[in-house]
Amino acid sequence: MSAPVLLVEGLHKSFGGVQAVEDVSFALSAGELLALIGPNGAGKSTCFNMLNGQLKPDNGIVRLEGRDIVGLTPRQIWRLGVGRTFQITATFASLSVRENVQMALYSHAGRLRSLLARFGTALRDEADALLEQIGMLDQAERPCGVLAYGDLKRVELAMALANAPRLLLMDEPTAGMAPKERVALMELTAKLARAQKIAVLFTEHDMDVVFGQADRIIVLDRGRLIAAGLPQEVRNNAEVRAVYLGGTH
Ligand SMILES: Nc1ncnc2c1ncn2[C@@H]1O[C@H](COP(=O)(O)OP(=O)(O)OP(=O)(O)O)[C@@H](O)[C@H]1O
Repeated sequence: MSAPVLLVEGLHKSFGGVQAVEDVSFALSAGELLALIGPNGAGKSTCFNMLNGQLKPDNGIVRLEGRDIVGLTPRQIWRLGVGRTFQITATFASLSVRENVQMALYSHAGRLRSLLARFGTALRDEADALLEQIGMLDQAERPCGVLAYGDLKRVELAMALANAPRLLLMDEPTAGMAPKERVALMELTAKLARAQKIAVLFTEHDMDVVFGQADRIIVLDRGRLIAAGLPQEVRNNAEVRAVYLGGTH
């Protein structure tokens, strides 16, 4: 079996007296979609922020393709191939769909400084290739500010893919979307991630999205990992049902 893209072992983080994350361990392989779920305050965001360098763990190991990334800055971690999408979309409203993706490609290539001189044609073909993948090529010229929310989220996905990530961290990627759009966005993410062998870790409150799209699920409650497994195993787990799923799934 190939080495995991992401390996997390014994992760701990406390804030004052609050143990936000306690002894969390898991691994994630290339092309795999792993959902991190749990009730409000379970520690999901804290976990994410320790993986992307925004927070330093009190204890524990985080390895990206074998390399220890604890203590690196968010930018250094991004440079190593960890892409992110946000709960709030992070596109430039006044730029077109294509220009937003060109911007992300520029940033990845380290050429942002020469951007003003060359914007317009450079990396246009690469941007269009990404737009084609997300089904937005026909809207390439439109300003992002006029797009429907679901389309904006797809552009944001293309911008994350521009960094050629090995690992994509998606913190509530479908927040604010209509139920049908949510499933469509994660189906698209799953298709692209599997084809490009990108490991995806996502948090999500919509259980239709989680159980429909995740290959595996891990469940946090009050900072502790209480379950990990295939969707069916997690669905049938008595503790998970008691603290999170209730009678609905
Ligand atoms: N910067 C902070 N300072 C103090 N306490 C914090 C901080 N960040 C998180 N916490 C606490 O840590 C615990 C875990 O919070 P976290 O935001 O990681 O949960 P979550 O699972 O992401 O919740 P939600 O689903 O509501 O986003 C909570 O008790 C929270 O109040």
